[in-house]
Amino acid sequence: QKLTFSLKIAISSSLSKIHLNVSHGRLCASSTSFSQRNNSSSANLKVDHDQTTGVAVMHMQSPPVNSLSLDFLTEICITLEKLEMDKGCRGLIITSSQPKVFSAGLDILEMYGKSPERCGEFWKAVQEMWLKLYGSNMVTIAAINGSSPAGGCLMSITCDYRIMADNPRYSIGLNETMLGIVAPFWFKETMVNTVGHRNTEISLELGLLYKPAEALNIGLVDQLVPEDQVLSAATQTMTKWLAIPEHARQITKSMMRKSTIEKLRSNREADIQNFVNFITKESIQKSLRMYMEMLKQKKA
Ligand SMILES: CC/C=C\C/C=C\CCCC/C=C/C(=O)SCCNC(=O)CCNC(=O)[C@H](O)C(C)(C)COP(=O)(O)OP(=O)(O)OC[C@H]1O[C@@H](n2cnc3c(N)ncnc32)[C@H](O)[C@@H]1OP(=O)(O)O
Repeated sequence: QKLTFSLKIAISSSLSKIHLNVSHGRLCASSTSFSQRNNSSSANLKVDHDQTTGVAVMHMQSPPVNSLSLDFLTEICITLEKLEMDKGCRGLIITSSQPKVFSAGLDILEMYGKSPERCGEFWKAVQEMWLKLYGSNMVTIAAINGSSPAGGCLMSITCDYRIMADNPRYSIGLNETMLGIVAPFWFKETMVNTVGHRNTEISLELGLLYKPAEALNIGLVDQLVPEDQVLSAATQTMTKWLAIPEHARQITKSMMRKSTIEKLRSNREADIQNFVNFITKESIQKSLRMYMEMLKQKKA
């Protein structure tokens, strides 16, 4: 049965509108814009799309810490799909509107005390976000204006380039082992592809979170700038990347990432089963509970 629905997105200019049509599971965007800037918002995301430069800035605004819940992941995936389909969008900058935090990573509450079915649905959304970002044809830049542990770090390293605020209060890394959980193979491979095998081995086994200067030193981020310049530096870098012949850049990106992406694509169901079996174990649930208590105590 043909599935067709239309979603109208309010845009700042009353003259502009975008229609998203989902037909046979594919999402297509058609734009009748008379303005050069499209601003769209959903519950926890604000997207500023400058049609002149072809660059969209996606601001995560899911209080308090942009943790990636099923709902938030779904919102992110819909937005990424829409931007990917929009020929007028060639570059994406991801940043945070929350103070001091880029993203706290996966929402721990989605992994604690939930049914296996719900855990499976959640993990599928995590996979989907990674597949969309790591396989994007757009130039993607993470403007990391706060801490970025675990899933927040994953999101950053799916991007083509990372610019972080030079603030020693912030940290970034795949710290899963500190929660008593294990980063799956595609988190690990994204990290290896970014900082190499040895750095990843040390980093994952010890669950390390790096201060900005340390992250720069191992190549986990590409550039540090003063906090108030993160977005402008990302915009400048984007201009350079967009000046490269597009087709050649896209093919090169695909060549570098294809084998990692294929490995997950062809094992999605098994990976979901692994996750569900692992996360619903009593011992793992206990580790997550203790970690959440530790987070609360840190506050008190
Ligand atoms: C064999 C293997 C097979 C299969 C795979 C199996 C395994 C699973 C792999 C799973 C991969 C997991 C990836 C993840 O991303 S796990 C999440 C890891 N995240 C963290 O460790 C970050 C924890 N948070 C913090 O460190 C701090 O909150 C942060 C981000 C530095 C901000 O600090 P601060 O500004 O001081 O804010 P608070 O700490 O006071 O936090 C405010 C509020 O938010 C709650 N919170 C924080 N982080 C999370 C989170 N990730 N999920 C849910 N909730 C979070 C925190 O508890 C506070 O809540 P409160 O109610 O007290 O206000």
